[in-house]
Amino acid sequence: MYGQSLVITDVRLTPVLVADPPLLNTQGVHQPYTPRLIVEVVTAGGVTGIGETYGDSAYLEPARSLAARLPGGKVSDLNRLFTLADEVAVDAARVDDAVDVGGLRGARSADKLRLSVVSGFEVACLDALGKALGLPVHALLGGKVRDAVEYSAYLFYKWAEHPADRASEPDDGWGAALDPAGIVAQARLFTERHGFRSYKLKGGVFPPAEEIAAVRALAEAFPGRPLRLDPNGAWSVETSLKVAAELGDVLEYLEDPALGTPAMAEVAARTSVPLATNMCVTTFQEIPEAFAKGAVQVVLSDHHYWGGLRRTRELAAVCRTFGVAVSMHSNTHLGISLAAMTHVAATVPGLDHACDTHYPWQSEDVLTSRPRFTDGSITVTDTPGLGVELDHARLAALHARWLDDDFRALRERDDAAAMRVADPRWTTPAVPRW
Ligand SMILES: O=C([O-])C(=O)C[C@H](O)[C@@H](O)C(=O)[O-]
Ligand SMILES: [Mg+2]
Repeated sequence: MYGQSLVITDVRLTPVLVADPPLLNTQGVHQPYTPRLIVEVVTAGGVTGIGETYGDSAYLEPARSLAARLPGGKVSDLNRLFTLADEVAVDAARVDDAVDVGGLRGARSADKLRLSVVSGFEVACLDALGKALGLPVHALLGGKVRDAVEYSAYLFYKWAEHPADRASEPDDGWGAALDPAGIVAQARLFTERHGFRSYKLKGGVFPPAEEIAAVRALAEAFPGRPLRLDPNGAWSVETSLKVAAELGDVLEYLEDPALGTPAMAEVAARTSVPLATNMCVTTFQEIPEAFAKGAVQVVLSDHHYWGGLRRTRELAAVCRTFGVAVSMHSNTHLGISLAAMTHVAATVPGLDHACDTHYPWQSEDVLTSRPRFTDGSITVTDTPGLGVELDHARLAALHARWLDDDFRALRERDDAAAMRVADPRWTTPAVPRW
């Protein structure tokens, strides 16, 4: 039998809590620490591959079942991995809500939860396989078509610090950003520190007139640079159209201005500003209606919830077929996922928009060395596997935080609950908010 050294002998799952700044969105504010799950897959040949995905309990439970099923198969048997994932039971209560993290990750279903879990395992298997064969992950996906992947600066309204009565890391070094001048100052910091050349503002936080003023201020400060605004579906169709009319001359695209495919289709029919989404098209099942209605011009893939790197390439092929562009969405993530995003993005032809990443907001990581942005881009490595290395001491420290009972409440990301610490009357706003 071929490839005995590729047989999986052990799978280790390590949930961690990672420091996160007080970034505002339409649901509330980021917690001081956010959960992530680190996956290690060990082979008979002594190679360990690493992956990363969401770490809330809803993901941890199926991840544990999947991990128990893997030993005995090979890291090259990725189709087996997906078959096993299909067998993993998902507690119906976990998907009852219909939406995830207040809706920021789109529809929620048992299948999507399984895909979000299996993606972390798929990346770990590809990392192990690449290391065993001496090939970079992009080569396992057919090879890179570019040598660097461009990312955009992900601007957030934010407080200078988390509420005083919460445990959090000391000063995140970014300061507050609560008005147009604060957003421009933040964008300048992003450019100074990482060389980013395009900017996305997370909106849906303040009334649209204030966010329009912030984007105008960015356009004046960075003439000609690609700009995006993403209120996570907080606006009505009419508000979306007003914003599109006011900012149409400077926007590269408007991201999820209104919630759901019918509303997005209505906006798209009445503006020439391209619409992007990581909310109304987050599964293959949602594609036919959205594409038939012309609701979106750019799909922002997230390899976590689309089911990994190979599924991301399948999504890109479907988008190409229908003349819809593809780029990448991001949630809070660590360097393992940044490496995975970079490998897959490097292999997708026609990926013309800079990808989203939260990574510059993360002061902590589980890697021995932090990936660096040059001119806003990450160079695509040819080192075998993902080309990044786990720092076991850092992993243990962030896991110890997860184990600490004082931090138990933070094991589930809940931006509305985090906001209630500062404003006890806060409830998740009804949509459309404006
Ligand atoms: O729509 C998006 O781009 C996101 O949902 C990305 C993140 O979840 C972001 O909104 C956040 O973390 O607050
Ligand atoms: Mg978005």
